[in-house]
Amino acid sequence: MVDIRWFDDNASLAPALASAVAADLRAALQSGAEAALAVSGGRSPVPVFEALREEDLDWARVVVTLVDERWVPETDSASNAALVKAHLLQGRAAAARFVPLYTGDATAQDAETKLAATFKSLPLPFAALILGMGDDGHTASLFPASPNLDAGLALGASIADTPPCLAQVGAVAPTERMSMTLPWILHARRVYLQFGGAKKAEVFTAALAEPNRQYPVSFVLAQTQTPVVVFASRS
Ligand SMILES: O=C(O)[C@H](O)[C@@H](O)[C@H](O)[C@H](O)COP(=O)(O)O
Repeated sequence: MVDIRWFDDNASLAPALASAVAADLRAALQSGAEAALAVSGGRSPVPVFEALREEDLDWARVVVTLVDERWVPETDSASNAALVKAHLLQGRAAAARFVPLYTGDATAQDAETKLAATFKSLPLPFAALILGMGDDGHTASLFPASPNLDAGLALGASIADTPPCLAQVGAVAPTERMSMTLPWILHARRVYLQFGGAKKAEVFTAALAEPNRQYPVSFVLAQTQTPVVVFASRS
């Protein structure tokens, strides 16, 4: 079941999404020693990060990681780790523990096994996980044209038998990417999908209609295992 919440613009959407994620983190911290949060990169999350970091919660017990990463060091302007450190892990939220995806290995593929071990040490399931969406219906770094999209979307195997992160290589994006796989994206108490703009609203409507490899985000919307809350604006 997908809960869809429309907002006039990203400026009004961002604090509402930040508040919802903070409530999930507080709830997880009430029942566990730590809470895990996974976030996406891109432009849309920045105001959400800047609102979330002001939330009064026990950030020292929060572990933040990424849903996907461009395979570049943090010194590169494309780095999602750098984006999260610049906009989320500031102020109160600076106390959180950050788990990057970029390992320094030559290729994302070389890092898959290492990340599998890293992810198994996270306080799972994720208290919350924030996805974005591209105009092409990609989410995380699961792109329609990715040569190993099927591996990234494959459900059915147990979470223990599914790699948490797979390299998304080939001409799918300007930079080689590492992406969480769908089973691990859904290994969360709640998944949030955030997007804005008329084009994305149109793609979202098509993706909501049926699961379709043309729109990888459709597989997040079609599943019934994990609650999905959509924070959307048409502008
Ligand atoms: O690394 C990334 O870029 C993101 O994880 C990616 O999946 C993003 O969520 C969408 O491309 C939307 O990006 P915008 O918010 O910039 O439109």
